Amino acid sequence: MDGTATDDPMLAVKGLRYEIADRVLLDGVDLRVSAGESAAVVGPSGSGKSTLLGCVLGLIRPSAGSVQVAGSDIVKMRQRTLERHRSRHMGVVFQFGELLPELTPVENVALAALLGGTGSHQAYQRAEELLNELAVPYQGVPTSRLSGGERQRTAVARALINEPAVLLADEPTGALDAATRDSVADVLFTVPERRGCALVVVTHDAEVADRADHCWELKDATLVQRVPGVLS
Ligand SMILES: Nc1ncnc2c1ncn2[C@@H]1O[C@H](COP(=O)(O)OP(=O)(O)OP(=O)(O)O)[C@@H](O)[C@H]1O
Repeated sequence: MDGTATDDPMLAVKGLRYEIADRVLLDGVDLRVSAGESAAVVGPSGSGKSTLLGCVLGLIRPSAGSVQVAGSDIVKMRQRTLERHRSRHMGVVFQFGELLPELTPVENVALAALLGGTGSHQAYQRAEELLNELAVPYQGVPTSRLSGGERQRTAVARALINEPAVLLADEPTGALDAATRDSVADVLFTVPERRGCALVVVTHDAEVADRADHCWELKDATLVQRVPGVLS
């Protein structure tokens, strides 16, 4: 892929509704992110940002609406099909990396490829290439010995190894200091252009949100487009 933004909606969320405990968290949420494009989702704590990501990942089933990922609606999928679609087309980075601390970075990254059905030699080779590209040193030591920024770059490598159409990140820089946050954000926001995927970042950090092509605020259960630089 040449990484240029196109009109292909790698991710197309339409009319999403989700309620829990008598509270409507998502009500008619629409979100389209094309190949090569990034979107940030901001909003107050408890507004439903992680719930929205959970719906996009197919971990939470909405009560209405559709979530098209790489052309297929995951809401209608049976569990096994959904799991296969998720591992083939989606990558995810969480706030604390969620890596296996006793495994090396190479093993953590290769594992995602092995679970996706890639052969061992190719999985390890690809893991090393990605980690080199994302400047993760010490690839042969337990991941627990890496710095916070190195761990998050390892988490990005793991999310990318199966060449996802959609990369999701939930507070990927929330546990990092400002300098490390910037280096992880540098890596993250070059991904759509380089790899032609769609990136969605949920964040509380205005500086991170402002780097996205489009920024949305989750407010009163809907997404409202936000002007850059005015995060309240
Ligand atoms: N199983 C549940 N039962 C009741 N309420 C729930 C349940 N799961 C989530 N909630 C509520 O839904 C709301 C939205 O949660 P969510 O984690 O999506 O918000 P968020 O915007 O990601 O918050 P934060 O920025 O703090 O991570 C919260 O008020 C949460 O307490």
